[in-house]
Amino acid sequence: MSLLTDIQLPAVQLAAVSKSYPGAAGRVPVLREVSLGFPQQALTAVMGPSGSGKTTLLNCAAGLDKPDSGKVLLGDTDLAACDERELTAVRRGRIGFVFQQFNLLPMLSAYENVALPLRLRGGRVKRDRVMEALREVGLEDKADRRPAQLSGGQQQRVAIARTLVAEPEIVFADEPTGSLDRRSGRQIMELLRAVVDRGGRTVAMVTHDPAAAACADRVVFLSDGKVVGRLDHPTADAVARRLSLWER
Ligand SMILES: Nc1ncnc2c1ncn2[C@@H]1O[C@H](COP(=O)(O)OP(=O)(O)OP(=O)(O)O)[C@@H](O)[C@H]1O
Repeated sequence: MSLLTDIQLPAVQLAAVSKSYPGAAGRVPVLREVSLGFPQQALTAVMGPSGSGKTTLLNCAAGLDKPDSGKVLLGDTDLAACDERELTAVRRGRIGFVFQQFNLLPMLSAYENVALPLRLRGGRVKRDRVMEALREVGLEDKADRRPAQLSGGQQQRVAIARTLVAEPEIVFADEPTGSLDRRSGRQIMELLRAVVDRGGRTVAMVTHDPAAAACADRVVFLSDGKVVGRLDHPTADAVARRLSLWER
């Protein structure tokens, strides 16, 4: 496990981030002045009850959604202040995103799916680089398969390779094990752990699963749009105990 200290620089830092959505009786606050850092070369899990704002938090941190106020610093770039063109460049070059439903293009092979971010950036796609990303997730022998010819766990591995190929500063994952059986889910968590420990990368993920959260270096608990707790070097039991406090 990577070493967490309070002085470790964050890959992404949120400062007083607020976000609301329109509701029947005016705007409904979803994030309330959230301040939080995702430390470099660490795996951070975000947990909390359904509707507490976890996905909204991840989307704001990844530049997929815009806060109403506050800052989202990726290095010294404030994503909250970027226009759409700048955000597109940041999302293509500096941030990776892994979704619960994998979001692979069904007509493309695993190789072509992984090559896509490099193609979108323009320039020549280096075959070695794509194969290296597939090797990192243990799928170099499945490069020619389409998503439908792969298991759910293998599809999620391809999705992770697709983020790694672009060498992002941080990988965000929203419920990466949420559509998988227990065994495949465990393998995906082992892979995300290796992405941090062997690859020296940074991962931030949302999960409902205490076993998945126990693979993280740090768990941040969200309730009603606010950070209400933090657990470093968590165990599944300690996470489940904390969650039960807020779900009573
Ligand atoms: N685009 C949107 N428009 C209106 N309301 C939204 C929108 N996105 C999210 N919300 C609302 O914001 C609140 C927080 O949603 P969010 O998806 O961030 O929660 P969550 O903690 O990830 O929930 P879950 O665990 O169920 O996925 C919910 O009440 C949701 O209905």
